[in-house]
Amino acid sequence: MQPILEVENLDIKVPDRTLFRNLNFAIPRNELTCITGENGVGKSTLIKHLIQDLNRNSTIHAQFAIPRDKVQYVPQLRNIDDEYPLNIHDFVALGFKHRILPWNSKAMNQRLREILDETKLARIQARPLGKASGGEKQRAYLAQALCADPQLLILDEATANLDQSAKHFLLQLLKSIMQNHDLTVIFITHDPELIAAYADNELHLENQTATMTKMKKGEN
Ligand SMILES: Nc1ncnc2c1ncn2[C@@H]1O[C@H](COP(=O)(O)OP(=O)(O)OP(=O)(O)O)[C@@H](O)[C@H]1O
Repeated sequence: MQPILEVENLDIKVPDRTLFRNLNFAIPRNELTCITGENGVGKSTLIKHLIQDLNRNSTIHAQFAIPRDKVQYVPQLRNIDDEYPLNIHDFVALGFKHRILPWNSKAMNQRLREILDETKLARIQARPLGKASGGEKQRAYLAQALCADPQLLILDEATANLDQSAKHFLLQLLKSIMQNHDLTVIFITHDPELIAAYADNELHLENQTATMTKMKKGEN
């Protein structure tokens, strides 16, 4: 199967240094690839660079096998405070980008119900997002991204502030959603336990370059 993303001979510079030189890697379709590397190596910058290129349609060094609107990025931090006014249901529904009417269509409501079920949010959908736990918030961000029907989902440190059980719950959900849909996941993480348990591949960034390792079968 053709990779969902192929990167060839890519250099990335920030004002005072070169982060990557001659990067080459391919992200396999319908698999979960973890991007790892020390703090500051350039994990988030690499992803932002690839998405910017895709937005500008200037993907000389990065070939995506899917259109821009099939890529969703879930960022690391969001300032959702206690008083955030939307409930989980309404927050997730904001993910429907192409609505023509100001209200949700029947088909959208049906899809929304499925997504809330898949992300185990159905029971708590009326809860204000500001009052939700870290794990519930993270599932709401995931659910909102799923409304766009992505084929590539990029999660930046989605489990960074979660406890053990919430981390595993989120990754198990992701894996089961991947099995039921045509979905590829890139997951930036520092967590070796999650990589060993759930990753199909690890893309390790070090010394301005990237090394791809296929994880052993049977570890997932
Ligand atoms: N626009 C910019 N101007 C200057 N420096 C930048 C810019 N963007 C990124 N950097 C620097 O590039 C390096 C890589 O940052 P990045 O956030 O991509 O690292 P990371 O691997 O995701 O780190 P972490 O694991 O801590 O999140 C950092 O040293 C950062 O300060």
